[in-house]
Amino acid sequence: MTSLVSIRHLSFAWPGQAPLLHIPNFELAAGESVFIKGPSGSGKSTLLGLLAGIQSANQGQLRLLGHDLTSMSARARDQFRADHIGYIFQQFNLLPFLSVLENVTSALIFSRHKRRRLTQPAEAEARRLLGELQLAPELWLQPVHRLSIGQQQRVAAARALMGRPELVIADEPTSALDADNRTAFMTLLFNECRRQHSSLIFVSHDSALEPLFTRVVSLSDLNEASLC
Ligand SMILES: Nc1ncnc2c1ncn2[C@@H]1O[C@H](COP(=O)(O)OP(=O)(O)OP(=O)(O)O)[C@@H](O)[C@H]1O
Repeated sequence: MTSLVSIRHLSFAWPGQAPLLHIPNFELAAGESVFIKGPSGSGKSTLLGLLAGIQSANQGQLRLLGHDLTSMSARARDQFRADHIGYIFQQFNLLPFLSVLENVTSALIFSRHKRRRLTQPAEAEARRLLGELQLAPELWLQPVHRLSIGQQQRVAAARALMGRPELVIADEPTSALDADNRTAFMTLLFNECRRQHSSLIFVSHDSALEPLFTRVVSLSDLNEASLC
């Protein structure tokens, strides 16, 4: 199976802070769905940021889909992320005054690669994903700041899935949903990832979700920074 993530002796510290992550060795295969858990502040979001190339490691090697992110410039990492990753941020990072549809199609602006992977016009694909994620059609032309947090979470998921990225990264995407909506959201996210052949890396404190994933990883088992 193709390697999705390959990490060797990866170290990271935020400027002026003690080492946060030192991961000697970590491998994920393409097609896996991975649940990453760990205490608050242990570095889960930071690890996702490194995997997406938002931050860069201080030392070591991080290969994603066969590309070495640690040897890329910040600009090359931004392009790589735009082309190959769909990211559901903890705070969504939606554009508040743009409509729901504009936010979802914005995933394509910086990526010819994602535009080419569409099998129908961008707006039709955005409508399909929003429908799959059960967001009411009367909301689709509304500016996102008028939506509830749970509705915004689904917009963020639809944006992340646009253009069939090889990897979807989700940082606590169900934290604002009630139990019924959470189950529906997870079912739809898994169905879409399967349909699109997207691997999924998912951070959450909600241990009830663990059985859905092909692999559960505890960050403290990977990370030797606290031992340094
Ligand atoms: N942009 C940043 N600049 C400086 N320090 C940061 C930044 N982001 C996170 N940190 C620090 O890195 C540490 C790990 O934070 P991170 O958000 O990665 O943890 P987490 O495990 O995802 O936490 P949570 O479960 O609460 O979301 C914290 O001490 C935090 O203060």
